[in-house]
Amino acid sequence: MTTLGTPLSPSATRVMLLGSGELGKEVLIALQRLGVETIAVDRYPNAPGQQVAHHARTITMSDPAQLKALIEAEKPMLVVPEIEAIATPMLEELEAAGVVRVIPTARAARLTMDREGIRRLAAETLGLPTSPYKFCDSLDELQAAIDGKDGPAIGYPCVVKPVMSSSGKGQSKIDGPQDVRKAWDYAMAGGRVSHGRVIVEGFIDFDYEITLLTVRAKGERGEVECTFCEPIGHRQVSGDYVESWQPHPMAPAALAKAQEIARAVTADLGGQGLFGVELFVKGEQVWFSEVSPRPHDTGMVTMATQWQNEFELHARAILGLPVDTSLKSPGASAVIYGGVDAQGIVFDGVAEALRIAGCDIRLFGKPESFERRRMGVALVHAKDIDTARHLAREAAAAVKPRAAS
Ligand SMILES: Nc1ncnc2c1ncn2[C@@H]1O[C@H](COP(=O)(O)OP(=O)(O)OP(=O)(O)O)[C@@H](O)[C@H]1O
Ligand SMILES: NCC(=O)N[C@@H]1O[C@H](COP(=O)([O-])[O-])[C@@H](O)[C@H]1O
Ligand SMILES: [Mg+2]
Repeated sequence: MTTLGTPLSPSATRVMLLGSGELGKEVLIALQRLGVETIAVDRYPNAPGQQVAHHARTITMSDPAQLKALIEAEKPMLVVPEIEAIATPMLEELEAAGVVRVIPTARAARLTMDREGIRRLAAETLGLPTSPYKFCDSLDELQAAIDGKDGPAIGYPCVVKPVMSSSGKGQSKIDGPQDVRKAWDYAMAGGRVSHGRVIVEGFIDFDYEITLLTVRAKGERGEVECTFCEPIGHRQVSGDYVESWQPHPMAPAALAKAQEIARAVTADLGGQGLFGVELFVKGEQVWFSEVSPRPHDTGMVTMATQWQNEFELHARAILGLPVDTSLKSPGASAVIYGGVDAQGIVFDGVAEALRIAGCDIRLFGKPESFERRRMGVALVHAKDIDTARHLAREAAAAVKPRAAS
């Protein structure tokens, strides 16, 4: 039985988010609605989630000593990782010592924080289909992996990514020998945590890609059950999501394989919570790409499409509450980028966007804008995904960020 307390009182149920960007902000709002006392942690002050939480803390989350000191001082009941730049071995230590429970588990947080952990688990331990891959620590090793000097060749085209990165940071496609050095240099400059290691993956020529939101939550008899949301289709540019829609139509055989893969990987990671399982699909073939053991950026569309969005599902699942993953309406999301490098920017055109039928807007409140930083998202529900995608793109384009004068 889950008992929830009163925030800011001795009975409070205290939850700490490690990372408080746009995704954490919505998890925090969902937790606030259940009367949970929240602590929002991030690497910079006034991060989106810090603006809606009871408490805001700013530390370097990749520094084990700082992380330990904060968790020991705050004593949260749950620690919820939100970003790929956390000293997860320290979380494992604290969990093993019984200091705190990590969502979904400290091991899952560690394995998914680093592309090597999750890829080896999926491909080598669980035997799931993935792109061919190799890990490299130098430009020479990268070239050797592509050429097959030491095992099967990855070949061209291929994709290079820092082992610790997300949202496409440091990621690039290599089409031929002329791109190899550039891709290596870009990866070295682009990871979330500096780390001289990359993964090189063979390029999968998929028909489409999906995120399968998978929830592990307690059922009526107290055992953890696995439930799926409708597949989310998305389009990525330079490794970063620009639009998503739900439900993405799939051949029944492909959907069954996708669910089987998602069930296997989330069962191994264990614990309770929502996972974003990323899959590539070609005909009836399905490849596992990666998994976030937390809400997924492409899943922001669920704020327009589901009775319980992915953030509410995560909040409920981690607290041991029941979940409902059913769809309310087809819909789509489209990203609003900063467009400018400036602090404290302003947004014109919000009214125009909101005049579009079925449209809603989220502005994340990030204190600083960069040209390609995600600053907001347009959400649309409509009678079908084509209409929703069209209107979401229109709404996102109507919102015009600019430097404050
Ligand atoms: N091996 C591959 N073959 C084809 N496309 C790929 C491959 N790897 C990545 N991509 C493309 O790049 C996108 C981003 O890759 P990936 O999810 O690994 O990066 P990421 O930085 O973890 O992004 P995010 O944090 O947004 O999930 C994928 O969604 C896909 O569109
Ligand atoms: N694909 C992962 C993802 O979307 N993560 C989301 O982006 C934030 C960082 O944004 P920032 O880089 O603009 O600070 C993270 O805190 C998380 O909410
Ligand atoms: Mg991804």
